Amino acid sequence: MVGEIRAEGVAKRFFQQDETEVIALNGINLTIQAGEFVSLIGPSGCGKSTLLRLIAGLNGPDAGKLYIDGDEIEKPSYERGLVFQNPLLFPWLNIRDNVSFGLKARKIYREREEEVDQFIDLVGLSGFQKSYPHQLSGGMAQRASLARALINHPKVMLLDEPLGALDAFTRMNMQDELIRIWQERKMTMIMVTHDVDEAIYLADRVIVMTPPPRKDRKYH
Ligand SMILES: Nc1ncnc2c1ncn2[C@@H]1O[C@H](COP(=O)(O)OP(=O)(O)OP(=O)(O)O)[C@@H](O)[C@H]1O
Repeated sequence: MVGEIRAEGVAKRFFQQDETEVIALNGINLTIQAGEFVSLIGPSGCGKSTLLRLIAGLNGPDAGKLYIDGDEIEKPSYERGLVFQNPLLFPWLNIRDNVSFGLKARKIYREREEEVDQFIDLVGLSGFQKSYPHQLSGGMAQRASLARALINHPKVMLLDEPLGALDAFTRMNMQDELIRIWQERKMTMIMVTHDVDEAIYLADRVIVMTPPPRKDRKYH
């Protein structure tokens, strides 16, 4: 199985507009096994999204290194699918075109065209291929963004509060969908959530992050 994530001494800081330094991550060491479902929880501002963005390759660390299957993460890749709290669908494209977008961008749509409907089916959106994002409920739109990431056969799915904006009933359904997809596709799942029950219900392992000390300006 592939999709092992390793962080070695990862640090990240930001500067606010008043030039105050914020240490978002301070020397994170972490291994997430291939195929593991891990939840990241912790107080607001402790660096959960920052860590996810570093694994995604959207930002680089200021110190330390991140690896996927032993290769250093240097930029975003389709092998690391990203889903945010608010589904980022193209409003001018229907669901089928949104889901197939990655394949077209990578010029592999022809070989993999039949998979588009399979993935739409996998997330329970059969029959909505021709619908536009504004015609879908929040839960359905989130399913569509899951399909859009999954169609790239990611080794790792990075989920940043993906169910945070959904009502309790839809959220419970989607939790079970996530487990089903994870079991079926056998990939690594790393999910940020504020909901401790959700973290425990979904994950093999819950990682609790604590904020780096604010007064400690020493940076390493
Ligand atoms: N682009 C940025 N510019 C400046 N500061 C940032 C930036 N991104 C994150 N930070 C700061 O880094 C710290 C960690 O932010 P991050 O979003 O990773 O936390 P989080 O644990 O995901 O929080 P939440 O649970 O509220 O989403 C926060 O203090 C935040 O203000």
